[in-house]
Amino acid sequence: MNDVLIKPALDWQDCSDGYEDILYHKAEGIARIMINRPRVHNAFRPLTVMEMSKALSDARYDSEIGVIILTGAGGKAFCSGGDQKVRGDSGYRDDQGVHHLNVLDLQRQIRTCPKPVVAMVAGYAIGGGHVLHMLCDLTIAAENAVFGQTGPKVGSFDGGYGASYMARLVGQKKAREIWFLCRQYDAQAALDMGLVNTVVPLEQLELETVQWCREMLQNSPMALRCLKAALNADCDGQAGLQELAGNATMLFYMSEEGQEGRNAFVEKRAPDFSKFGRNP
Ligand SMILES: CC(C)(COP(=O)(O)OP(=O)(O)OC[C@H]1O[C@@H](n2cnc3c(N)ncnc32)[C@H](O)[C@@H]1OP(=O)(O)O)[C@@H](O)C(=O)NCCC(=O)NCCSC(=O)c1cc(O)c2ccccc2c1O
Repeated sequence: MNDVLIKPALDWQDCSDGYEDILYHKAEGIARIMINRPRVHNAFRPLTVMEMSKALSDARYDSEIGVIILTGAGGKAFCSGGDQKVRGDSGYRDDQGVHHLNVLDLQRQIRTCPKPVVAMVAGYAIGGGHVLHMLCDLTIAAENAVFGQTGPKVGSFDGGYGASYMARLVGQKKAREIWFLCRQYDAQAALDMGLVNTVVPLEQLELETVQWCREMLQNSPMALRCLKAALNADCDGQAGLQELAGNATMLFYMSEEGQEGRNAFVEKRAPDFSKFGRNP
């Protein structure tokens, strides 16, 4: 099964220059960020996370890009979480010996990115890699995908989104089972419990993912942006409200009524809001 090749869906433009741990591609309004450490099942070290963050920021600010895919190289793993071989006594060691848990910042970045982020999962999505796919807006899984947490086995836990958002997705009982027992779940089980959106044969994985991306690209970017913020706000407390309200402010800035306030200040006159109705 794992010798099956994932068929490429697009003629990707290579934007990987300057990156060591990831491959970064763009095509037809879609950016694809791929962890490229297949020897360790795409475990992330601090550099990997920094590079993913840089590429995600690039994709966010690229006005040609409407949807972002996160994935792992090789077809055998999406991501196996933090690289245990560089785990120090207070986090994951970078080349300077500084310890990080910087994947938490990346989780927030995925969450607050105003464009849909899609996890394309082949093989293992385990530990911190499992949390990353959960934080993506959608997950397209291959039939060989395997999901699970390992924290309590390896002396770790993610009590942030990793616990609370998982419970939102699969319910409290199932989330406790996943964390307390550290079992592995196949793609069908993940689909049944609402962890993923669809399951497809491995060779079809990118074709299917790109099809979902294309469908989203047909829809209003502003509507998708506001819906993502609204769905986040339901779970993210004041940070979620800030994100949602930021979109309301942006829309207001784009209106004639909002611009009248700015223009009046710049032109040193009293604002005239009289022509703007008070909608019921
Ligand atoms: C994923 C597996 C179940 C696959 O098992 P399999 O038997 O198929 O493959 P191998 O075990 O032989 O793996 C092949 C090769 O890859 C290396 N490898 C795999 N995963 C990792 C990893 N995470 N780190 C380093 N290396 C890895 C493995 O050693 C083999 O290489 P050799 O040279 O040794 O042959 C299985 O591999 C597995 O269980 N992997 C570990 C999964 C895991 O425990 N991940 C870490 C969980 S904790 C975490 O991710 C985490 C990170 C954070 O940054 C956090 C921050 C804040 C809060 C919480 C965090 C957190 O929990």
